[in-house]
Amino acid sequence: MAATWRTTICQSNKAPTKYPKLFFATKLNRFSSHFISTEDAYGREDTTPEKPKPSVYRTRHRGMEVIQDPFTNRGAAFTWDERERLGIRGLVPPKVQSFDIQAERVLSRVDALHDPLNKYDFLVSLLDRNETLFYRVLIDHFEKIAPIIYTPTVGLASQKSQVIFRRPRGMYFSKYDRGCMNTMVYNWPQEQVDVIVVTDGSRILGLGDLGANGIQIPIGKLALYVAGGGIDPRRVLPVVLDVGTNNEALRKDPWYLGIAEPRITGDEYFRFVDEFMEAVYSRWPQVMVQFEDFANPVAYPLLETYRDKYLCFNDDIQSTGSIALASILASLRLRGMTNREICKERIVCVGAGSAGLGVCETIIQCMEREGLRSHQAYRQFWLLDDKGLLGRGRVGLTPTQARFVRDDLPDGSSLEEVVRTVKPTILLGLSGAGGAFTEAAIREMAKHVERPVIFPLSNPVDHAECTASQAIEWTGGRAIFASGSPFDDVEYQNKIYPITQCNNVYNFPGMGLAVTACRITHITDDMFLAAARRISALSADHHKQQLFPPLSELRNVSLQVATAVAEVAYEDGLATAEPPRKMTLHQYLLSRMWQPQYAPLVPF
Ligand SMILES: NC(=O)c1ccc[n+]([C@@H]2O[C@H](COP(=O)([O-])OP(=O)(O)OC[C@H]3O[C@@H](n4cnc5c(N)ncnc54)[C@H](O)[C@@H]3O)[C@@H](O)[C@H]2O)c1
Ligand SMILES: O=C(O)C[C@H](O)C(=O)O
Ligand SMILES: [Mg+2]
Repeated sequence: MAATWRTTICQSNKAPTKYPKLFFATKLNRFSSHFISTEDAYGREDTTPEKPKPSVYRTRHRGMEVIQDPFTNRGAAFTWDERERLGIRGLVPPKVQSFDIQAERVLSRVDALHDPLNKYDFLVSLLDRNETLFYRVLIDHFEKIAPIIYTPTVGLASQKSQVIFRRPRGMYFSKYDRGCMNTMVYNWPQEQVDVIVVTDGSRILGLGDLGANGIQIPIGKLALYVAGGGIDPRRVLPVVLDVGTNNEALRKDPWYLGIAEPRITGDEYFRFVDEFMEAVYSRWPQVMVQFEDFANPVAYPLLETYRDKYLCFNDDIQSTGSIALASILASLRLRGMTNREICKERIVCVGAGSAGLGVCETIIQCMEREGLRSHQAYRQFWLLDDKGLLGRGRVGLTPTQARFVRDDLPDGSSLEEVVRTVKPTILLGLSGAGGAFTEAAIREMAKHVERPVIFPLSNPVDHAECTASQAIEWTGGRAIFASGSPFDDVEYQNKIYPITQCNNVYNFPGMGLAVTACRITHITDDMFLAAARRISALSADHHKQQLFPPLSELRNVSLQVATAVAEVAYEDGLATAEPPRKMTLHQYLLSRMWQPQYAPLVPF
């Protein structure tokens, strides 16, 4: 009887069929636990994604250690064999729960919580306990879970980081660590790191300087690298550079966990970042670093300093440029126009910081490839900052901003004045200033164009330049709309308007997949352009009224982005690992995507 019971339980633990493309190709390393497959690190065997070979996860842990490690823990889902093999019999409840039931239970807990911050707290503590289950739920319920662990709730979590802190995740490099970073990096327990997302907390979403609390952003971004791009969760590292904060309220808060001093600046700051970059690349020469939410005065200089020296990019400048361009190209299709007609667009951009400039420069690169001369392309743009239009006579502009200065309208002209004169076809918002797209400006825009393209891209929700329903209503339902943060679909005059989210999350996970799988050595603007074109083409068949597929399809979008990026890399000689002979590039990238599955645990 006991034997039958046990057999039944074991059978109920057979591998779920939902993730048939399981493939783990991690090289052996000296860590206590790792996946083993019969392929080498690049899968150069007769393995196709459709016919996965069973993999196991080998661990040196025994007993309680297995339960305490979020990579080996399965809660109540350990099979009987695993309980025997790893000495955990009796340490977990007697019922062997299925992965499906576990996921269902997590989801019901999320639904039962009403406060977004409590949902965030619950999910991050799940991540701390059981990474596989966390990612399973995130991937299967992307549209529900992503807004909790990513934008917009991650903004709230960053503001309240000192309140919800439970246990550290990632690494902190503070101004008091100067001189020690090259040894500190060895405190990180994983021998291999593929992706680092680093912030200095100086411009978190549209929320300003949040100092060391900014660590939540790299944590959220990396969760999406794993869920969207299939990056191995053991190979990601969130980092905050704590150079102080100019946020006085935080400095006075006794619970604040960062350095409660003003930020270091100038040469001192750049030397600090330099030491960090040298330290991470000395330990992980192949790691990709994503700069995230650095304030404008340092974002461009850091990118210019490191883009040719290290494998890195700035998410707010480059990925945002790519996804905004993708949105514009997709909007051309919705308006029955060709990609070439991007050259005719008249673009007003509210916000002339890292993201605004990154977006406009990316669109200019596309216009140039479509035939415009550089100076002609710049003439298609009108940029505004907190002082109004960037016009002749303005002082204190950065070199990139200076290229956009206009002389057809006075410096400091308001949005309404600019819209009235320019009659823009596209209105972009990257200002972090909630409500900056006034009703007057949008109604004026709608007078002159049939399908006004309105993209309030600032995050989180309260910082969007207008809401989805405002844009739809003020244009009489004619707007082509996309927002940085998620908005619900809008009902207007008995019609449902599906809302597209234009967020760099559509871009960076795929970039990470291409870089790690193909061992790309250098990230170029052409890769971001190729990604934009690929994303813009995705929607044509299935999502006619949306600019591109919803976030629930992020894994597929990321695969497409990775393919486009890798194609450019191979063409330009910037990729050093090739797919095995029997696989297409697409199959290879798919095979390299980590899947949330409980591979059988086997002791070393
Ligand atoms: N959707 C996305 O994927 C995405 C990506 C990156 C950034 N963003 C958002 O873009 C916003 C800006 O980011 P950033 O890195 O460029 O910040 P930034 O600080 O570098 O630049 C902000 C710019 O907005 C201007 N500004 C501020 N208030 C304004 C106002 N009332 N009217 C007009 N201009 C104003 C500033 O002068 C500056 O030029 C943030 O809210 C961020 O969340 C969205
Ligand atoms: O984090 C996001 O949601 C997008 C972007 O990187 C931002 O800074 O707003
Ligand atoms: Mg950002």
